[in-house]
Amino acid sequence: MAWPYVADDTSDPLLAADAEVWQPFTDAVRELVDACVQSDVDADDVRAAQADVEAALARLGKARLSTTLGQSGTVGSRRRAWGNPVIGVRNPIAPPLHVDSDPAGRAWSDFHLGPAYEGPPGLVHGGVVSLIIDQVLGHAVGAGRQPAMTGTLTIRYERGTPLGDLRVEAWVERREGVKIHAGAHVLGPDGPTAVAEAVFIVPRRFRDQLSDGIGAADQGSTQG
Ligand SMILES: CCCCCCCC/C=C\CCCCCCCC(=O)SCCNC(=O)CCNC(=O)[C@H](O)C(C)(C)COP(=O)(O)OP(=O)(O)OC[C@H]1O[C@@H](n2cnc3c(N)ncnc32)[C@H](O)[C@@H]1OP(=O)(O)O
Repeated sequence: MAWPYVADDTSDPLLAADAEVWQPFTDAVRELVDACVQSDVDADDVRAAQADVEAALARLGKARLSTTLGQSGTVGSRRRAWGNPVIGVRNPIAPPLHVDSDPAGRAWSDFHLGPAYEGPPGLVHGGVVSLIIDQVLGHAVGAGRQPAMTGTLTIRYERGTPLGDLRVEAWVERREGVKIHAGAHVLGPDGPTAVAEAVFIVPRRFRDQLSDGIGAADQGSTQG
C-alpha cells in the first residue's frame, strides 16, 4: 500500500548534519530539565539561570516551523519522529529511548529514567510507564510494517517501577483481521513491574489499501 507521508528527499549527509546540531542541543535541554527538578542553588542563581534561559528562548524564537515535525510533508518522513516524546532526537522530554525491533514483531529497549519522571516517591509516574509501553508496542506492531494505532491498552502495575535503569519488551501475539493483539512489560531490577495487553487497529482509512492482506512485508510502518 502507499504510505501516506511525503517521501523525504533530504540527502543522508544533510540529515545527519542536522541531527548532529540538534541532538547535543536537545541533550543539554534535557540536562536543564533534570537541573530544574534537582538543583539546590539559591534564589539569585535561579533568577540568573532564568535570564540565561530567556536569552536562549529569544534566539530560538527567531524562526519557527509552520507545522509540527510529525505533520510536515516538506520536512519529510525521516524527521517525523524527531519530535516524538519517547524517542525524539529533538524532544528533551524524551528519555530518550533507542528501540530495537525485529520483523517477527518484537521490540525492546534498555533505558534510564531520572527524577523528571517521578510519580510516587522514588518511582516512575504510571503515565510515563504507559507512555513508554505504548511507544514500544507501536514499534513491535510497526516492525511488521503495518499502519496501526493503539485501540485499547490495558496495564497492570504489579509493583512500583524504580527510577533508574530499566528495560521494556513488547511483542505481537496474534492478528485477527484488522486487529493486532500485542503484549509488553517493563522490567526493573527485581523483575516485571508493569505488564500490558494491547489491541492495535488498522484504521478504516487504510483498510481499502490493504490489497495483499495484513502483515505483508511491503506495507507502511507506524514508526518514525
Ligand atoms: C495508521 C496511522 C498511523 C498514524 C501515523 C503514525 C505516525 C507514527 C509516528 C511515530 C511513531 C509512533 C509510535 C507509536 C506510538 C504509539 C501508538 C499510539 O499511541 S497511536 C495514538 C493513540 N491511539 C489513537 O489515537 C486511536 C484513536 N482511535 C481511532 O483512531 C479509532 O477508534 C481506531 C482506529 C482505533 C478504530 O477505528 P475504526 O473506525 O478503524 O474501527 P472500526 O472499523 O469501528 O472497528 C474495527 C474493529 O476493531 C475493533 N475496535 C475498534 N476500536 C477498538 C478499540 N479502541 N479497541 C479495541 N478494538 C477496537 C472493532 O470492534 C472492530 O472489530 P471487529 O471487526 O468487529 O471484530
